[in-house]
Amino acid sequence: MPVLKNISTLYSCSLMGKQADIHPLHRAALVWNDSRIEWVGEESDLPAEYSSSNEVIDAGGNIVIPGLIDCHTHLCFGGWRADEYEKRLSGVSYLEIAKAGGGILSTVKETRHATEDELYIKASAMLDEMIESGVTSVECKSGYGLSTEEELKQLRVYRRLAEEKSVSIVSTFLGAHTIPPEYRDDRKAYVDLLINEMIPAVAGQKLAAFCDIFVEDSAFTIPEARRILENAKSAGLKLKVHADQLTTGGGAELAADLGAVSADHLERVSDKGIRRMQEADVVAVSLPIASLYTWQPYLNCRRLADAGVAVAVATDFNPGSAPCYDLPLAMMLACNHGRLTPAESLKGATIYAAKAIGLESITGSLETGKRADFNILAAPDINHWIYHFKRKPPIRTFASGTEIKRT
Ligand SMILES: N=CN[C@@H](CCC(=O)O)C(=O)O
Ligand SMILES: [Zn+2]
Repeated sequence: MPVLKNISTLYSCSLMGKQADIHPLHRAALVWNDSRIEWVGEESDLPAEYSSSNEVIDAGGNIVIPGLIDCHTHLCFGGWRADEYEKRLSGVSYLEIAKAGGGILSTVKETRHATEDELYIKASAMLDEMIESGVTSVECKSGYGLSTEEELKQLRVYRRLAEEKSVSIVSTFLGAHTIPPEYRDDRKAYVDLLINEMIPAVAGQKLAAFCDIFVEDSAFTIPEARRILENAKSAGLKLKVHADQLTTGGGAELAADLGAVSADHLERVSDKGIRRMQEADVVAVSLPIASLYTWQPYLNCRRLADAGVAVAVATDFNPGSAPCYDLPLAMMLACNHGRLTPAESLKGATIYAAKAIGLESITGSLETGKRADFNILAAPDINHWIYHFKRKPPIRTFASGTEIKRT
């Protein structure tokens, strides 16, 4: 049985306690059997049966954290949108570009043109780069197909990634990302298509665990979202909402009403929305890289954490508002702009991120019975790791007990 020794501090990050409680264990050891954690504690307490193991790994006096979890990405898409980046830099807003038929719709065009194999090759290469920064689980949304067959095509790419990669993939159906051009003059017909054809197909083929929706001026209204999400829930999908990103639209309240697992973005969430999320135990997913690229206000994570809402941190990787999959960068921005502490940000990218994608009983913390997903980091402590921000991939990364990366 492998035994990891000589860990200066292991942050176990259990779900217990507040956002700031990451449960550090000093001079720790970690034992795992196959893919599961068998024992974790102070090295001086290591039971004799493990200390005689002939598979001892030396952590070199470094720190150990759970595998990072990117709980909000739009990983599979055709093309890029660097031209829009330039337009936004010259003063045209994200919403103006979207209303003029660019934005999400320009990626829809490119994604429809791409073959499933082309999409797979591109997404697979980007996923490999995400793994470089210590990520061991990734949530992946569709939403650039916007027809039954094109949405299924994206979700099949994720199924193939789940089968072929060493990290976990959780898929989310986001057919309700925006109204496709062919339904511009008949929104109701697209909502009907989502309900009568797309959701049953996705749920029937078990291609997604979650259904998400973009509630926004340029996308779906609250009544449309309620209808779509209620149907998705009846079909057995768990729920997520892109809420209150560009305008205060009641998305957080809707997420709470419907028992959604998470509400994401929330830059313009109301006090009532925060209260309702706390009461309904909805995870808030903070996406500061989207604010960095769109010059929208950052989510004040502090406000939510102080109100007792679990705040997860993710990249929102997509070709428009967040063309960057650097989760440690998102963690640093959640501190510098969202006012989380480094410990809180770590909890946001581990166990709370796991909770945001329904994996909290499987991964996200280093506890007996959990999957052995972890990183060895060269830093004196987690505070220093986030504060001294630089490209610093983990020394070693393990997913399900197997080493997947070593620098
Ligand atoms: N807000 C909606 N969806 C994405 C943006 C997608 C895109 O611009 O292509 C987001 O989470 O930011
Ligand atoms: Zn998103």
